[in-house]
Amino acid sequence: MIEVKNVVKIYKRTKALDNISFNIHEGKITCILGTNGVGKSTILKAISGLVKLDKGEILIDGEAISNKIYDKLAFVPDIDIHFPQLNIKETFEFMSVFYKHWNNEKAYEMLKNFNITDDKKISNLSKGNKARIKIILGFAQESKYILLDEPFSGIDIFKREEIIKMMVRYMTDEQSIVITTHEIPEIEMIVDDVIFINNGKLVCEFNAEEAREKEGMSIVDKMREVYRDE
Ligand SMILES: Nc1ncnc2c1ncn2[C@@H]1O[C@H](COP(=O)(O)OP(=O)(O)OP(=O)(O)O)[C@@H](O)[C@H]1O
Repeated sequence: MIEVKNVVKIYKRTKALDNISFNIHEGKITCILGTNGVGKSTILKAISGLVKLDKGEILIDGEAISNKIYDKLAFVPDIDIHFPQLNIKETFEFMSVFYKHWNNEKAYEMLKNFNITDDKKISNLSKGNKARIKIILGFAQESKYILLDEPFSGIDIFKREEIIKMMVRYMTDEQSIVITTHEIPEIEMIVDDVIFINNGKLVCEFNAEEAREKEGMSIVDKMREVYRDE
């Protein structure tokens, strides 16, 4: 489990996270949602240990973030992946040196499923193919927690659906996926837990299936209801 406890993050004058607390459960797909600039990326960076907290703590399976637990986390940021001059084969080779649990077989299997060859240079890939490669880089690290920041940003509906299918296919029971996205209808059917944030604060958390069955509400319906009052 990931425990986010009373976390505050201030960038110069902006309070990006304002005393926020929630838990991410094992074996679940958790979606962190909110409008632009409410702190979604900052939360993922905080969980990955990439930003220093001003207050509060984050525990990964009961332990504070340290070099020891980095292997448990794979963070896929919303920016272009590194080393644009490398081709895919070289990128995978780099990853295998850098990440101790890197699964090259899985990386190539996913690449084959995406119908991409490993000789393509990263800088020459289309947005959709870059997004596909980023998903492979996240999943082939074999981390327990996979954090995906806006993985569908700027890509077409077909590639979004394909990536979602691939995520479900390659996620194991022991893994958890935490995802931020604005493409809610596409992920509606795969998400377990939903966390809404606004101005760095938690405004609502719920189970997507329960909301559907008990309240007859989709995630988008809930979002409209919650944010209308904010
Ligand atoms: N490095 C930074 N320096 C200063 N302010 C920052 C920095 N990173 C983020 N912020 C500010 O912190 C707030 C939260 O940003 P964050 O990127 O976490 O939001 P977000 O919900 O992911 O937004 P979006 O959906 O637009 O990607 C915003 O007001 C943003 O401008």
